Amino acid sequence: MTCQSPIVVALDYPTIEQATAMAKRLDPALCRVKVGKELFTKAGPAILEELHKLDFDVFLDLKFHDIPNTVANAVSVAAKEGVWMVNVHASGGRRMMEASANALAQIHDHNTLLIAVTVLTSMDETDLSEIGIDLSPRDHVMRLAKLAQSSGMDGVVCSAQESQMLSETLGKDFVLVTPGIRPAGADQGDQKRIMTPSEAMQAGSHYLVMGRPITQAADPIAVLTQVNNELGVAG
Ligand SMILES: O=c1ccn([C@@H]2O[C@H](COP(=O)(O)O)[C@@H](O)[C@H]2O)c(=O)[nH]1
Repeated sequence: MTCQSPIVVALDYPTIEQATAMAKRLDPALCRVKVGKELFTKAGPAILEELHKLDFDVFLDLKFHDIPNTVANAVSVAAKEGVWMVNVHASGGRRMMEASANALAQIHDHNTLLIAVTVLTSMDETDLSEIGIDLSPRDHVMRLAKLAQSSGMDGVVCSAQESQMLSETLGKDFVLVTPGIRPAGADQGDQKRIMTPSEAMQAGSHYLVMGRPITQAADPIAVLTQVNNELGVAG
């Protein structure tokens, strides 16, 4: 079954039981799911198996950033676990990304998307300046996204605020995965570069990552359904 929705629900939980309980309240026809550092650190690959058993496409969001050999091997292991999407940090550089893409290419019949993180959606210009990057988030995202594309990545993680610019410059097939999605009126939390689901899709995002607005809602499936309806996605 191919999920028609662009929504990827971030299962940011401290235990496999909590994450699985939330997944069971969702529906693989209505969303994909994301496993990040908190959950994977506790649960390990067992959570991938649980979510695959429930028929979900899984984005393994571990944002690998290390020497080329280490990252390439980690990406290869992730693909062999059957994840739908895996990511690395674009700031790890060309050789790291190329080694990862080459490692994936050697796996027969894999269909894992390899994505590079540009500038975290929790960061603004001040945060960049403090780590020695004197560029606006937009300019730094553009620079890293061009590097990611020419290094063989399928797409990038960015803010939806940069989606239109990236789609126009890098083409509509370059996959744009955008966290920092907030329905109108939702709590921004620690996110700095946000957009609503409809704005994000209009800007050219392919996938919308949503965590707390769904998982902390009293009725997560109702919020998910409402967003899908707004986007015109059939359930
Ligand atoms: O730039 C990035 C990269 C990854 N994330 C992850 O997405 C979710 C967002 O959760 P919310 O609760 O909707 O804020 C979370 O798992 C992050 O680790 C990101 O936010 N920004």
